[in-house]
Amino acid sequence: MPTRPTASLLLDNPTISKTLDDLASSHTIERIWTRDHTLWKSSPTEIDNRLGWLTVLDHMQDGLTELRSFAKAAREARITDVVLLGMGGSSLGPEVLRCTFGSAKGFPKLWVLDSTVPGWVRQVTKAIQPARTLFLVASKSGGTIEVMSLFAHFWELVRRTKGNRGGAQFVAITDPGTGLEQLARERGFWRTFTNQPDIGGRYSVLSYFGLVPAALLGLDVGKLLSRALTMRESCRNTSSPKDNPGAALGGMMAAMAMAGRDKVTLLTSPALNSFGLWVEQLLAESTGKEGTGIVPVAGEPLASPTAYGADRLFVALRLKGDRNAALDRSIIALQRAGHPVFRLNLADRYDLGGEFFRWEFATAVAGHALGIHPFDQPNVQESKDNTARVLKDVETQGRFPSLPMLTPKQALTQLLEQAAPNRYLAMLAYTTPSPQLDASIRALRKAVMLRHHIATTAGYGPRYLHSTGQLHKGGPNSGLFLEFVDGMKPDVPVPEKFYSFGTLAQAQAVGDLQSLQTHQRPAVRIALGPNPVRTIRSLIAMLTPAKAGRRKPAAKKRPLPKRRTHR
Ligand SMILES: O=P(O)(O)OC[C@H]1O[C@](O)(CO)[C@@H](O)[C@@H]1O
Repeated sequence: MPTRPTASLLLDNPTISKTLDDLASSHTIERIWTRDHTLWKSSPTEIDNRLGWLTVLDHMQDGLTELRSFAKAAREARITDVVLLGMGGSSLGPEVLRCTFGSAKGFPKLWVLDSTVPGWVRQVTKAIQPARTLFLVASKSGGTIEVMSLFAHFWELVRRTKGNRGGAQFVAITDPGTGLEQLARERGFWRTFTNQPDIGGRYSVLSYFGLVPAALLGLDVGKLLSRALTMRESCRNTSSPKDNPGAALGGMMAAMAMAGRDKVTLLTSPALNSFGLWVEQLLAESTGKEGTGIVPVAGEPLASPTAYGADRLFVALRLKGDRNAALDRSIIALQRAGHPVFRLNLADRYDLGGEFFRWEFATAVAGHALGIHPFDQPNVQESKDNTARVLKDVETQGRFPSLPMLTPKQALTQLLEQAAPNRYLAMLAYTTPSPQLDASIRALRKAVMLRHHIATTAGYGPRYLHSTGQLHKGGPNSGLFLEFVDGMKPDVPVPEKFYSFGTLAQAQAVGDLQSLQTHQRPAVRIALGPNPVRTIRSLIAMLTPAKAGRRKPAAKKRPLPKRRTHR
């Protein structure tokens, strides 16, 4: 069943109606489909070679048999695990598919590794059986430092493993003519999926970058594509932007952002929680530039309406049949309190295929309405250059640049003194995820929301550098940045490089901090110490009013029904 937007009164709001009318009079929808680059900028640079996502579905449909037989061959080769090495657009779509669907019975387990933090690299390395693992090296440019470092590590691991099949255990997904394509040839990779080159990373989930991992997970790729095709057809509707699901969402997000509600806050059914990871990159990297942009807020714990400021637009993705009680309660409470909530209903998980296309189209529309170029990422390079400079310093001087040493509490206090309406706090964690750490970060977000009424975001580094990093530096100057960095011990070497994974991750953290500070963005760094969870809990305690001395509430006669938390 196709995904349909819920008819929403929100679209009749005068601010949004006005933007939708403007979109109609500038023929935005028609001009996207005729690939008119002047819709965004007068120069076609990085626009006319970035619109392949409009047609890639057709090519992928033609390639369905090939994808299915590849997945079948992987099963026949008794592959138990697939490790995807990629960043940003090459990893976040697959991560959403992995989290949403998991592996079908009899299909390999998928690991998405998009980190240089040694603890994370070690975790995946230990979890797999190297001789029975397939490595997907995914990179559009074919030269991203994280991906190539991870490749070097796993190549060496396989080489040292008894019974390995060498290059036959590696598969590349890349653009034609890249260094990775050549490497795959030289090292005898099992195969290379050469992607259509006119698709930017964050628009590539419905190309080989998303669909090869989807096939390996055992998803019904044909079904995923058919939902996307249905949505694409709906996004061709030129009668009125209101009746075009992509244009309606894009126009609404842009109109609200221009009216001060620039924090697009995703509320999702539990099974769709990870979708926010992909939306974050799409919205942030596409719109966060020239001092403007939409700030995606994903994975924030649900809170009472008073915790939210007047800078929010809520978009709720509701999956039929999921555990929706908490989500539904929140939607009602937010609407009653006068917050704008736009609802999207998914009939089943395969409707995600449609959502991918809807949000891509919406982002292109929002880019036009905001007057920016949605297909470039002008500020991402800065952090990469800073990282390279820090690495060079480490190589020549043997040490990192010295940074102010504040205690965690001092750093957070200094940062939150600048909390004000319309600001957001971004937590950037260079560490290894764990359920406990995720829970403590969520709790810290909630404490900040309740105490300061500002939006909060959280991302793991270096993953976020290829996602929200562009917006942090190029978007509105409303972020407060809290970097958490772990000790990176024990470290893992990067074969044939002077730097280790730990050095690279540190250099990325330092490099991004410097970029943020160059852009006059308030940014502090906290050493997580030997017990990251405890460090974060100490920050939560600092923000939470002490309970000591309070009288115990009288015992209730009947226990309240258990509430499920959202994320
Ligand atoms: O697929 P690649 O070329 O390795 O790039 C990974 C990511 O890095 C960026 O180019 C910049 O962060 C993203 O747009 C992209 O998705």
